[in-house]
Amino acid sequence: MESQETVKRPQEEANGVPKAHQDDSNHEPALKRMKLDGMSEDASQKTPRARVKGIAPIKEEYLTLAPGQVAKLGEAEVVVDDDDAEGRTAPETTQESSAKDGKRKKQKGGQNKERAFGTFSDAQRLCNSVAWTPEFSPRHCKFGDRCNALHDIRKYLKDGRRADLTTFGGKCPLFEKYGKCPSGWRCLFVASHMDEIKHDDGRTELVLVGGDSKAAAGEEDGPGGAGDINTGVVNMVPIAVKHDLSRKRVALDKSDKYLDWLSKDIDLYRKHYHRQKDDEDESKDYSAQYVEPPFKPSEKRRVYFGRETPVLAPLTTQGNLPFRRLCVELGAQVTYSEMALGLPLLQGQKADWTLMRAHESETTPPLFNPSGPVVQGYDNSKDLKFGVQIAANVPWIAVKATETLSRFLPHLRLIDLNCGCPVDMVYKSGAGSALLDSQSKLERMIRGMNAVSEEVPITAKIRMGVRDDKFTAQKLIERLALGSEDMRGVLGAPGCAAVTLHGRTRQQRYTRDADWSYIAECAALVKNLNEKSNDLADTIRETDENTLPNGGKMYFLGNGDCYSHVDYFNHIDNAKVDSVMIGRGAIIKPWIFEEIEKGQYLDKSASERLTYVEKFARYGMEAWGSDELGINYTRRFLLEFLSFFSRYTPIGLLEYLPPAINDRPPAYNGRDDLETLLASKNYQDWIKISEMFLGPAPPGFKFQPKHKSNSYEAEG
Ligand SMILES: Cc1cc2nc3c(=O)[nH]c(=O)nc-3n(C[C@H](O)[C@H](O)[C@H](O)COP(=O)(O)O)c2cc1C
Repeated sequence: MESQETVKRPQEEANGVPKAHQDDSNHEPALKRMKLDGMSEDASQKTPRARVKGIAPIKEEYLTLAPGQVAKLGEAEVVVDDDDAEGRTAPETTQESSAKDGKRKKQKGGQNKERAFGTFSDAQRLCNSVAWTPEFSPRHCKFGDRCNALHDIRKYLKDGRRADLTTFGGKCPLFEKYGKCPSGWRCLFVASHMDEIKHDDGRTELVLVGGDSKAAAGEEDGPGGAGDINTGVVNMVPIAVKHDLSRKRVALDKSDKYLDWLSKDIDLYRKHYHRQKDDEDESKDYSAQYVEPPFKPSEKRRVYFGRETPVLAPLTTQGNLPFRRLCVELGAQVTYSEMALGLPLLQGQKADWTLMRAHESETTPPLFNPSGPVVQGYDNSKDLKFGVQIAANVPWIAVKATETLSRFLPHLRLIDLNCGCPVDMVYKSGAGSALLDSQSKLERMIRGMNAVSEEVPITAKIRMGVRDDKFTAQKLIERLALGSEDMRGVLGAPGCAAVTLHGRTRQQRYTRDADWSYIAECAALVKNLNEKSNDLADTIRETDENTLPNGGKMYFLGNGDCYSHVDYFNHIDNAKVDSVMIGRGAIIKPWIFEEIEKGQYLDKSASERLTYVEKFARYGMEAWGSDELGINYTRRFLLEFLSFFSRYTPIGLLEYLPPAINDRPPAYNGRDDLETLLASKNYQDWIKISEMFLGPAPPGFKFQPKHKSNSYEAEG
């Protein structure tokens, strides 16, 4: 059982730095060590108020309500429904566009059909044929006279769009950084990178400074399109590939062969299984009749997870590219894409392929302490941070999506199968957490994915079980490590390189703490299984050593409620997981990774926190563009981010440590106005914060937080 005394533990090693090399002051217990702004001697000597579970212990001087009222709030049921937030409900983009018949039609992107964000496009569309060219040198417009977009740049600048923004001093952040702007004339800072030149014949021409910034118009337009300027986005899959996928023109030979074999094998196994029930002597029948799969899995690149590699969780909507880039900058060593659905990937759908993009900072190797535990064959220089996650409900989708991903994505650490998503839409289809109750199917998925993924390792993310009264993770972990008893003898292990366990069931909501003692039990089990798997390896090594990942080691990560370096190292040292995956903690305080790296609490000032908001805005524009669409796409995801970021209670205001992720603060005032503003639960304040960097939200812009955050949320 894991120690609960997180604060009293001696200082842990920060990222593999031996204790002896750390600052002496770090040996103090965290509570003593921390210097908190505003914590006067007097305040620290007062008799502390009793700690109430679920309520952040804000110092009295910051509370905005009388103590009696605070007590009332303390009793209130504060429910933050993060299960809803976890859902695959990428916000819907509504983009008005002119159709060929001249009528305006709505184009929908993303998955969410419940939340609308209004429209945010220019009043009049500028044709692509002139969007990046000098005024007098338009490209050929393939629609000719039928094109109803504007071709007159002056008219567009005057009437077709909003006036330039004045944020960032009116200077285009992309142009400032790259000397070109991928949004061309549509950029909402275009005045900072355009010029009017006078020709000898007296005519004046509008030109973009930095030249024609888009090489091939039509490629990768819209959010995510960055033209020919390298803004550090990788894994951009050409439109032609998506098109071919949508027309079923991409041959997936490996998958086809494997699936053909699999269907025969399933038949065989079924017969064996039913016979075995009545006849003990037939129990070896499966291995006797078993036919080898058409090919063996290729040798995999080895992965590594350790105490120096804190992991950012896959986070639908929240875990977008700009956010991950921020986290990597703050010390995240491993990142995951948002969950993509297998079938839309196979159908070449743009929204799901867009989720597979990464920032170049995610393609660098994670930290690795060579003097730590030896990992056979691990080559850190070939490793990278970014992995993708998919959901699938049947083996053929999982297998084919895996083959497609490993073929078309050049930057891929691993492919993770989601076996934990609790959301109805996913669960009822038989994917996500439904797989926890279909272990045989899940095993076949992992085997198949491993068979077709070439060098890319396959991993799984699971929960403790579906229902609160039945934890199934232990059985499943055994199966993922070794395979079912029948299959392991003939097929070897399924080849799962790592398992992440979120210490909750599907049924459980986020209000109850993650069960780290169960995670610790599973970690002990994995350790045993790894030893067993090595024995198994000896027996099958000659025939099929590729089935075993990492030379026989399946990594095990714990996940749930990690909110500081203290939690992080406590779980590594006491639950004995290889690493800890961090979800909400990273959205609420992205500098949790910096805390882990430095091994200390960081009391970030409001202005420092605002720099993270600014970075998000900049990274958003770099990923999605600085035109009307890109800016408001950025705004939407910034607001999603702020819906969690605003939950941070500055530790300098707390009477006790450690802070707990599930604690909610009573109403309080920050140490300055900005700190108060950043803590606002009113989404209109979040819009105001977005406007500091992205300018005024357009008139049609709407934002609904994904979940009702709590009972004392301000009305909009
Ligand atoms: C907003 C949100 C989105 C999530 N999206 C995913 C997802 O796409 N795939 C997944 O496996 N888990 C997803 N999760 C679950 C997290 O990865 C993680 O397992 C869970 O939040 C528990 O970790 P935490 O307590 O550190 O937040 C999501 C959770 C949240 C709050």
